[in-house]
Amino acid sequence: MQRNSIKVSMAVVRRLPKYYRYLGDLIHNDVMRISSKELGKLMGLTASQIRQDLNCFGGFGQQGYGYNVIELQKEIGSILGLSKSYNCVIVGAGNLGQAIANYEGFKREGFILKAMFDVNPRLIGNTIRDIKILDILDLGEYVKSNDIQIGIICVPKEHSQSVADTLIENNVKAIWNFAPTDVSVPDNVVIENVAISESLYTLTYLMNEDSLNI
Ligand SMILES: NC(=O)c1ccc[n+]([C@@H]2O[C@H](COP(=O)([O-])OP(=O)(O)OC[C@H]3O[C@@H](n4cnc5c(N)ncnc54)[C@H](O)[C@@H]3O)[C@@H](O)[C@H]2O)c1
Repeated sequence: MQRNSIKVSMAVVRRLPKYYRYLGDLIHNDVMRISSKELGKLMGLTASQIRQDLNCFGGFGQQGYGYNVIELQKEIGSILGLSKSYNCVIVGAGNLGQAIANYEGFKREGFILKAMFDVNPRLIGNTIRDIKILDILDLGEYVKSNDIQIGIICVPKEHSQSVADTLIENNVKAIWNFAPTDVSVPDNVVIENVAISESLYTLTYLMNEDSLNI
């Protein structure tokens, strides 16, 4: 595979995880080869959109033969950085932090949760599965000395920026932020703000769209 030198648009980047998931389902169902037309039908995209997207990375199919599903999923996984593993911490060991820690799938996918952090003395010292909840005061030192690459923020929004700042000061380069506020980060740090409520509000808009007078 030869990647094109132009910067890939965020719209394409945002579709890659979806390709990865659909191809995984096809593998699960023993489908070995698929045309861009068939894949497009499954994913709600046009065949030409699929070819355009994959061409950003040099293209993978052979005209007339379609895509080798296993190879394509492997390549997309590698483009997504899923062939590596990542050390992570969760900050905020409340409802959401614990739910994420309890999801075993992340470990299988290479996201290694090393520790959780909280301010609540009743939580500090507990474990969620085998993950220890540590004192927030130890966050900076811990991430610096344990090669933590991803910080997962699950604290109330008032505290998310200060948590992010501590992570960044101690060399964390990627933040997955669940607090409902946009956290600012310097250019050398990447962030994904996960707006669960916004997705829910989109759903309610769609439910009520017909009754809008616009
Ligand atoms: N639970 C959900 O389904 C959900 C959905 C969408 C968004 N969120 C957002 O995720 C965040 C967490 O939600 P939750 O439901 O888990 O809340 P929660 O109150 O159950 O947990 C928050 C935890 O953060 C800890 N905390 C507070 N300040 C801290 C700090 N400075 N450093 C370290 N820990 C600190 C608290 O002690 C608590 O244990 C919130 O910002 C919330 O708005 C949650």
